[in-house]
Amino acid sequence: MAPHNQSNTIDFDAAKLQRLGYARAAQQVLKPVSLGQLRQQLGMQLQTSLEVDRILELFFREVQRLVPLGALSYQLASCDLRLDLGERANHSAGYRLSHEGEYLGELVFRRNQRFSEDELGQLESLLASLLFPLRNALLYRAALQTALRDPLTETGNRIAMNQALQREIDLARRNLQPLSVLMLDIDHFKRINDTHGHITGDEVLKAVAGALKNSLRNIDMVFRYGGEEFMVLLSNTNREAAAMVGERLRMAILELQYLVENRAIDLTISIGCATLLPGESVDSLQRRADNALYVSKREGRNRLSMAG
Ligand SMILES: Nc1nc2c(ncn2[C@@H]2O[C@H](COP(=O)(O)OP(=O)(O)OP(=O)(O)O)[C@@H](O)[C@H]2O)c(=O)[nH]1
Repeated sequence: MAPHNQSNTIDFDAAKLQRLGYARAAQQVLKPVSLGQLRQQLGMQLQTSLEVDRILELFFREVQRLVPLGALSYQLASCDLRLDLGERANHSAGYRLSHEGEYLGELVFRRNQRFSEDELGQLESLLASLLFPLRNALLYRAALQTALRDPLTETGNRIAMNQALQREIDLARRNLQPLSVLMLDIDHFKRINDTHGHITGDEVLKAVAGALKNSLRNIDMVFRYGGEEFMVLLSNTNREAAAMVGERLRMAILELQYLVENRAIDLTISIGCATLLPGESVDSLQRRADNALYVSKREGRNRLSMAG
């Protein structure tokens, strides 16, 4: 059966449904008690969380008390957000959500039976309850990201690093998995600043961070914890694998062709690698990686050293 797809725009600015042709149907089928009650309940329930995932899960679950659904998907590409709940199905009704000109994402309901006009009206009415909770959650997410990200290199900042380290150590212990960290420092970075200026220095930092991210798995985390110092957190990675990753990163920076006035700048990094020991604290793990980094610097730079 060919999928039946409907795509619509819900503009919450008007505080009412904009989906022409269905707005009236929505009013006609309004079952004041059940739809009204559900809207009221949703209004309260959706305010109980500031997590986009949680809000959409609640919405998906509660909406089905009135309209059976197979799946709900939500996407906001600009925030790298994508959530798929339920199973894929043949029929879909999609909505582009916006408020005061602000795009809030694309939401698609799916199931194997066609949606009736009445049901679409009900869904649209219920979508209105999602507006403010979703918008607040997106704002909260953006605020959190700002607080935890280094704006220059788009990597995690020191606060994010400390939180992630503690979380990953706890997880590694619980799941009996290895965990390794790499401390990286750009060699002779002061020279780059002094020779080419601070702005070029900033661009080099961005290029190095980009090259590091491109050489890692999605789940590996990169943090900028100092001026030209980065930390890479490698979950479920033992000492040997971490050494291989470190070497790969070192080579990636060595091969990075960063041009200033058509001439490539020599770029290298020194690395210290440490793997979590049983019962070890965050501070101790960091200290051992830092000491290993110091060894790399002392022994001539552009190298990787393993913590003892
Ligand atoms: N452009 C730029 N420079 C920065 C930033 N943060 C720190 N720096 C510079 O990074 C340089 C770090 O210099 P040093 O600590 O002496 O280290 P280095 O020159 O890299 O030498 P080694 O680490 O020993 O190889 C200093 O000149 C800082 O001013 C930044 O955000 N942007």
